[in-house]
Amino acid sequence: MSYSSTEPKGDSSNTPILSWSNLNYDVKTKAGVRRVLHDISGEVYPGELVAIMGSSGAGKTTLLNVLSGRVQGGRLYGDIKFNGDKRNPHNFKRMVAYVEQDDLLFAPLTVNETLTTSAQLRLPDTKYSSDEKHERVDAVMRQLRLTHVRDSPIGGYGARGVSGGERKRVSIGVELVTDPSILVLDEPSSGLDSSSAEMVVALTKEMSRERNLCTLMTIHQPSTEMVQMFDKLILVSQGKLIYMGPMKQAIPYFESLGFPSTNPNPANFFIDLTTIDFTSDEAMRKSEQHVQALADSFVEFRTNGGCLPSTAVSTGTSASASVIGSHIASAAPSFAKSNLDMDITQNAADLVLYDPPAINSWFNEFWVLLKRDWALAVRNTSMLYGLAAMGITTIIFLGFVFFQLKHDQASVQNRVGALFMFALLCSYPIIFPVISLIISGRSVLVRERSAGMYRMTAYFFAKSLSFFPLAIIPYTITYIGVYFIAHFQYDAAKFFIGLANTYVLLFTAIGFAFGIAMLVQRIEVALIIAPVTMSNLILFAGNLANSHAVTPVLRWIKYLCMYYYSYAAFMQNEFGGLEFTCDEGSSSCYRTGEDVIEMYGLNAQAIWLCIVLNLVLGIGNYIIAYGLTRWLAKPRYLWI
Ligand SMILES: Nc1ncnc2c1ncn2[C@@H]1O[C@H](COP(=O)(O)OP(=O)(O)OP(=O)(O)O)[C@@H](O)[C@H]1O
Repeated sequence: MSYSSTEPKGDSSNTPILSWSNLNYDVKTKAGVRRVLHDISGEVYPGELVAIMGSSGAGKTTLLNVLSGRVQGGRLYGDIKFNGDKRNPHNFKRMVAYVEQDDLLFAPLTVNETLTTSAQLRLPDTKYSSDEKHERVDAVMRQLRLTHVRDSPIGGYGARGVSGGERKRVSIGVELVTDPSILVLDEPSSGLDSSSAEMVVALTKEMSRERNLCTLMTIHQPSTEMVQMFDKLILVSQGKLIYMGPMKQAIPYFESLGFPSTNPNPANFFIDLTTIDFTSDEAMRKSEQHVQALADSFVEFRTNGGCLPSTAVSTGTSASASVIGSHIASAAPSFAKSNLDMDITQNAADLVLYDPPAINSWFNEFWVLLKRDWALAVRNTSMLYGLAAMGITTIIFLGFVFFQLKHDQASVQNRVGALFMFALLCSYPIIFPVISLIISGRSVLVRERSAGMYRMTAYFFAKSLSFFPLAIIPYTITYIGVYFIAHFQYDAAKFFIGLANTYVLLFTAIGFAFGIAMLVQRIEVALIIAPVTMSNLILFAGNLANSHAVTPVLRWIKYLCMYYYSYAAFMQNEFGGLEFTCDEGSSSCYRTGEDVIEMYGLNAQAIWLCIVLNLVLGIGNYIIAYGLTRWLAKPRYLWI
């Protein structure tokens, strides 16, 4: 396979696409405030492929995140310009494509579906017809050599799918279906074998050239071949800038400082030169001094307009020094002394809640997301089998344990038990899969929100709606099976009221699941919180504890309990109008269904009111879940 390797179309005499000066970034740690970036300045141009290198903990990812507007806490100072002007969050975010280290994609979707969804959401309908969007996806697939796997699922998390390198290229493609000016990749080679990693770098270089796109990436231990692909190197250590300039000139620069390369792989040489030695206090002190000296040398070097600092030159020749100097000085014209002396406190970052203007109509976003969510739900075959198993076992056990209920006193207890169990089974088997589906898609939601791909209301309505067919189909079948096998009252009105009550309970339960998933965010914690909350709510349903007899301090909880309303409605519906036989000489006997309802304290609200109040409770659950989604899954970035 061959890749193009032309020179960048951009020219260093043009305005840099991105320039930054005096970036300082502080974070709070237990030991106090820690500075993780120190006075970093630099710039990049269209068409350039830039590597950010350094040892582990050097500050590569932090620098990348600061440049792309993605740090979420701490204090950030300095100045960043996009196309020579102050960045505006709205247009900058749309022009920067950020590919995260982890491939945050949906495993069941195919490569084509993943890219098409991105194109449909991110390309404006006013400018692109549906066919043009598909053509664009095809072009991206061709450029990223993905055409042969277009119909393969993404896979991952134990599911079979495309290879790691292909998955990484899909992550890049998701961002490139639009026309960004800057492509940012965090460790794109991590977890890939060397040839896949090389292909990713080669293809990003090719795209940078073709689209005049500036690509910045952090990279760990690239091979010698990969190092040679980069146009520019930004080398950091301990949050300080050690070198920024043409990759080809990095080795001569260090040689002229007195550090000849002893390693055949330049990347290893750069890392060895700048790694902090933690083996002893003395070794650490010395290596920190060494890194500080290198950082000082580079500051002096660029302040002098690219002349090597007198103190640092030990083995370099003046000829090589002047050559390097001219390259770096021309690549960094804004490294002026006045910039370095700027009062950094003048330019501190604001925390910006980023809500970009919408690209397409609400309905378009909703429809694309609904189709995707529906595909995700129906391809989750283990969940579908689980719900089918729930239906079959419920029909068998509830139907036949309470088989053909009669009108004796024993049938009272059986009806009470059957209805209570059915109310519980309408929630447990649907709440847990919904929680797991929402939490597993949360990282994709945050990624897509960071890119401003859609409105939150469109996401929320589509996601919520996608669960209903999954719940309604198996529960309708289960309800019919149990109803006729157990022989609840054969009355059309009662049958449909019970079915409506079931649907409302499912609606409320799904809203509850959505809220828990967004509040807790971690599956293992949600699987503790949800059953504990549900079990405690069940105490107020009116079956285990008499509804009138609950201690007054806690009695109000029943009004927030979906089980209370649905159970009261089921009980009134089934027992209303029934008459029971009493055994001869029995002292306690229910003669009518109304006696049973009164005994359980479930007659406070009429059936219709129970169903309406449960619906209102469900709407409340969705409103809370929506608020939590907006608030807790919202990326807030420090912005300068
Ligand atoms: N929010 C934060 N709170 C505390 N420390 C932080 C924070 N952000 C970054 N750091 C620290 O800053 C240093 C640089 O982190 P960063 O993730 O940028 O390093 P890196 O070069 O990308 O490392 P690696 O290659 O191991 O991912 C690390 O020591 C890290 O612990």
